[in-house]
This record gives sequence, C-alpha cells and structure tokens, in this order.
Amino acid sequence: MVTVKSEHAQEAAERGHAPRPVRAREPRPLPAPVIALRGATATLGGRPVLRGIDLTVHPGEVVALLGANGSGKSTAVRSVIGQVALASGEISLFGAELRRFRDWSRVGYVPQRTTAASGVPATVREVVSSGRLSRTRLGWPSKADRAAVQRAIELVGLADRAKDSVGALSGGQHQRVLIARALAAEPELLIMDEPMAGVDLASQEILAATLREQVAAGTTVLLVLHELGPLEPLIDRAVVLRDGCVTHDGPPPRAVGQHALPGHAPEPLTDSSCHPHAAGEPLRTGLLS
Ligand SMILES: Nc1ncnc2c1ncn2[C@@H]1O[C@H](COP(=O)(O)OP(=O)(O)OP(=O)(O)O)[C@@H](O)[C@H]1O
Repeated sequence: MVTVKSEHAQEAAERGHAPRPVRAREPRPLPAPVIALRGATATLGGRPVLRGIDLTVHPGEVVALLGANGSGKSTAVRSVIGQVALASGEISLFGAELRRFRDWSRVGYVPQRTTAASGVPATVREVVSSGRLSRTRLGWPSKADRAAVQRAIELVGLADRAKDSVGALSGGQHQRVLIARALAAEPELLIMDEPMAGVDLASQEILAATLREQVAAGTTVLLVLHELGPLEPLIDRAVVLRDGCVTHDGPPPRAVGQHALPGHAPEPLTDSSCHPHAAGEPLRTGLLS
C-alpha cells in the first residue's frame, strides 16, 4: 500500500510533530425534548379520551394544542403533569420518565379557569408567592424569591392590585394571577390550559406580551387554546386533537369563519381509531371550516 503524505504532514513529521489527524466532526446530540408523549392512551369514566397520542415539544418551542370541546386537550396536558394516569404509552419530561421526574420547579402550570382563592381569603401577592414555594430554600423566601414574585406580578400588570384579595378580582384578572403564580418559579416549561378563556381583549394583550417575554427568554411553552388570537405570532407549531387522536401536527392552521370563535359546537365522535393526518388532507378540528 502506498501512503501519500501531504506537504504539511511531511513538514510536521520532519519537525518531529505527528500530523494532526483530520477527524470528521461528530454530529452534536440533539437536546432531549422537553415533553414527549408516545402512544398515550387514557380512559376517563369508562370512556377512551386519549387514543394513542404522540406529542413532542422541543426546547424553546411554543406549541398550541387545539381542537373542539371534549377532544382531549386538557386530559393530554393533565397527563403530562401527572394528574391523569395513562392506560398505556409513555411520557417523559426533560428527558426523564414521568414517574421518575422530580424537578417540578422547572415546570409552571396554569390550569383551566379555576378560582385562585378556592374560598380562602388571600391577596394577589400571597397566591403568586405560593407559586415560588418549589424554589424557596430553607423555608423562608429570600430576596431573590421576593423579587421573582414581584416581577411575576408586574409582568401580568397587577402591581397596583398586589395587596388586594383575589376574591375582589374580575375573572380576567384572576386568570392573570394564576399565570403570575406559574411564572413566579421562573419555569423552563410553561403549560397553560386555555389561558385566554374569558379574558377581555386588553387582558389578552397583556398576557400575550407576558408570554412574548417568556419565549424571548427561552421558555418552552405548551398551550391549550380554542383560538389563536393575539398569541398567533408566537406559535411555532400546532397539534390538533380530534376525539382523542392527533389529526394535525405542523404549522398553525388558520382559523376562519365562525369556527374561529370560542364556544363552537363539539364534533361528534365518529372514529373508532386514530388516523394520522395526511399532508393535504383537510383538517376537521372544529376550529376550521
Ligand atoms: N374526570 C372525568 N371523568 C369522566 N370523563 C371526563 C373527565 N374529565 C374529562 N372527561 C371527558 O373526557 C373528554 C375530554 O375532556 P377534556 O377536558 O380533555 O377535553 P378538552 O378538549 O380539553 O375540552 P374543552 O375544550 O371543552 O376544555 C370529554 O368527553 C370529557 O367529558
């Protein structure tokens, strides 16, 4: 075998240096998805609600989960945070199997419209502070903890209401408190179930600005939405559910006509199995005409 040395290699050899081997650069491993659901099925009240869902959310992505009433959106996100047990399938968070995942301070969750106070008198600051508990060390809030709570309150535009009882707030303001509570822990992943439900346009704009700031800081977001509204420009990808199955996973669909409005009629349960959405196939989500 004849070995041909390059001029450079020969020079190096003459100087007593071994030529540096030229190695092909190894592909960098992709970061683990922040959320990965594979083949998720769930049954509630004896009825299949999730029927084999695959859902992946990558670091820094903003993914909207869309679909008609009862299509399984809330159940899907509740399964991600361990509130609904799967009948089969797998879930991982930040690369860890859900049942081994302990680092909940990395996750902020805004549930579907509930009252933040649950009848207990509490101020806006107290409710928002409760979202910081997972980060609080030694049982007493540090200066950084207090600053994070104040920042979260300011982000949602409630600085002037911080000392007010949440019971005295409007529905939209309530929703902002819940969002601030989730932001107080400075989570890497924010999961929100219909954050815009019942929120007036002015509050929606505030929430959209808040979210824009989180996304710019690198937060990963999974949102359940009925309509894209002011959040549309932030959304990288939409996953559409229908009858517990994914019917679309890709660019956000354009909501048109009356189906773009909230409160549209649920779709009838017609399929008995999941059929992945084929490219070009019309989307039937209840959001679209
Ligand atoms: N705890 C429960 N027990 C029994 N059935 C349930 C329960 N929770 C939800 N369901 C049913 O599961 C199905 C999916 O509900 P889910 O709340 O996930 O839908 P969704 O897409 O979030 O709907 P919406 O847009 O109305 O919030 C619905 O038919 C609902 O009635």
